[in-house]
Amino acid sequence: MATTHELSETHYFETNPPPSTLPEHTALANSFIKLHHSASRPVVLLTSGGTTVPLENQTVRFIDNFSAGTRGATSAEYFLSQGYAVVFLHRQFSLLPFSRHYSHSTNCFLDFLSEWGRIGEDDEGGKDGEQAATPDVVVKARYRQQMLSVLRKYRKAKEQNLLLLLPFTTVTSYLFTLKMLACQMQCLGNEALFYLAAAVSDFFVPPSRMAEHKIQSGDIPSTDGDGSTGGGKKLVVDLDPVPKFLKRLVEQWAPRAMIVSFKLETDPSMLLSKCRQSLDRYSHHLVIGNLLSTRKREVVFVDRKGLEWIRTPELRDGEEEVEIESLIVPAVIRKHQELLQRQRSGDTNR
Ligand SMILES: CC(C)(COP(=O)(O)O)[C@@H](O)C(=O)NCCC(=O)N[C@@H](CSSC[C@H](N)C(=O)O)C(=O)O
Repeated sequence: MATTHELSETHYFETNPPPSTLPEHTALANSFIKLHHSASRPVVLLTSGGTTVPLENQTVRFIDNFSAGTRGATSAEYFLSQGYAVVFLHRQFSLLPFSRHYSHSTNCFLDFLSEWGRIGEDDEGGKDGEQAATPDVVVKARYRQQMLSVLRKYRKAKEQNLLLLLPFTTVTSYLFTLKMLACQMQCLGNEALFYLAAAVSDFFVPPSRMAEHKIQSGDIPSTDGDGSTGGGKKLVVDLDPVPKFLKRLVEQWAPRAMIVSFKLETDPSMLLSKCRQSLDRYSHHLVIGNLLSTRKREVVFVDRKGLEWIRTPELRDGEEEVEIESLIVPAVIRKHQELLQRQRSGDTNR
């Protein structure tokens, strides 16, 4: 007998249309996962960015979840550097591994380039004694080492097909694709790792209540629900809860994988209890808690053994900022390797 939760979860997938990208993404994921399974390479499904909740079918307005994609894009680079293949399920147009270093808003790419004319005009120019036949574009000398390092890692990931980029936009496209990927990854058994950093909507507008066209500001339905059009400028949005998919992920979609979820809070007094509540509710392996205001400096690991804070070191003058993901990812990988070791020695506990 299906529980209410399963009905709502099953009902959700039956009543919401799958994304048009699903067939293509399924084929891409299938060959990517087969490639790395045959190479006995661990694969991490890394989700990143915020999901949207459209208010109209022909979407003009939507509710978005906060996430720039920094956590996901940065973590992906560190998983790649540790030998994992990465399925990067990300919000379309959010930050991506490698290119995140030169995004439109920070480190504008063009600031790193100079136009090389005659020698001596620009100390960033080419070799001494040469003169450009025509002005050329060169990377300014002071940026070359850093960019070269990023370029080499980017090229290695591409040439060895270690990074699969799959975009989503809405919460529905995210959930359909997550479910597909989890089922595809079952062949990997416990070599699969789920690192759920995406900011997933908790509420959505069911198709039965979704407007087809742009909601007009003049004819917002009146709040007394009699269907007449009110003259007011209010917009009353009636949302349903998104099914708690994590339980289905743990119990059915990916029963042998290691599953790590992130918990985002803004109130420090709630963080630890919410992390423990999530762990108790879903019985997965690890919850990484973080506060919106300090997410780049500290996170807390909460698992069955207890809790452990991970913090970036205090900066001294002139020191480079430490990316907290350079501490998070190795710690998650250590836990994944410990779990694999335990399972190889016959311990079936999560
Ligand atoms: C989004 C950030 C804070 C990263 O920020 P950027 O670097 O700017 O991208 C990430 O670290 C994070 O907490 N991600 C998880 C946020 C989230 O929505 N977590 C859910 C749990 S997973 S969503 C699953 C669903 N709600 C359920 O309970 O089944 C929550 O807190 O509730």
